[in-house]
Amino acid sequence: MKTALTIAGSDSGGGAGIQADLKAFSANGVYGMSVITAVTAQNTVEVRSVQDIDTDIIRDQIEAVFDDIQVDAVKIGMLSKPETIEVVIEGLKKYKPSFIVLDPVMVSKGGHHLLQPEAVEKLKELLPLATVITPNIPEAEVLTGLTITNLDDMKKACEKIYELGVKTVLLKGGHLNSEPNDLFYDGQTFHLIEGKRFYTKNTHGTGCTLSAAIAANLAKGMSLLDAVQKAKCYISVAIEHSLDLGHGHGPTHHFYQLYKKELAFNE
Ligand SMILES: Nc1ncnc2c1ncn2[C@@H]1O[C@H](COP(=O)(O)OP(=O)(O)O)[C@@H](O)[C@H]1O
Ligand SMILES: Cc1ncc(COP(=O)(O)O)c(N)n1
Repeated sequence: MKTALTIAGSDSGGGAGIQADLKAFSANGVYGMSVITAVTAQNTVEVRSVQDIDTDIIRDQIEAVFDDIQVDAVKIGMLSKPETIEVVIEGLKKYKPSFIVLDPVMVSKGGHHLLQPEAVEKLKELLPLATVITPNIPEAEVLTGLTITNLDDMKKACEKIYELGVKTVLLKGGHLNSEPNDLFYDGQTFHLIEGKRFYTKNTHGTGCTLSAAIAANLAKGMSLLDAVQKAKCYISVAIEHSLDLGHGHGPTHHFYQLYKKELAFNE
């Protein structure tokens, strides 16, 4: 069986972070593993508190997994602070996984900083190691200093993020008022990954889910563009059937039966 590793924060509410990633890995037919960078006390409404995991334990988790088990793809989410980013960079340089999907998580839907603002410069050092980076609109604005309100702006932002040394960019359009179309850029060609908006408040963990599904698809051997397109299909169905749990933004629905007609699980 193919495998995927998530390096991210834990969400006690189960909708985002490590929990969303492991659910998305399972639903997409790969064996999931985790390196926990931070523990958040979180639900659908708010992040109440965060404890960063000691960097020694993060290093140990990375080494324990890679020293023993084949890792076919890595997904990176919440990294919290510069020291955490540094230890993750060290681990990735040591073990050189074939595919790295970097979701540059910065702020929760409720407005809590999941990446210290002063860690953004350090995060940029991670970019050249990534196969693909998947910022949302606010994250792309932080990375580029641009204001993004339409497709033209998205193109400019993709180009600017590409110039930071990343191999490919998937800029997610979910935060714009238009249809949730994402833009994929490989330094030469733009591909519009079209979506249809579902009018629901239950969008907790959408970015985590999308990036984890991309990692799962890469682990299964899909080409990058195919992996992105199939993951977009997955997140769309997961949002369409999202769960009205809790009092805030409910989670996406990771349910194998919903996708099996649309996605290949044979690997
Ligand atoms: N209401 C929605 N209906 C359909 N797709 C959506 C909706 N909101 C976001 N998406 C899609 O979900 C994925 C995650 O995007 P986004 O919510 O922008 O990320 P993040 O969780 O990082 O803020 C993207 O493919 C985006 O286009
Ligand atoms: C631990 C953790 N990681 C990531 C997110 C971002 O969630 P979203 O995918 O909704 O932007 C989160 N809220 N909590």
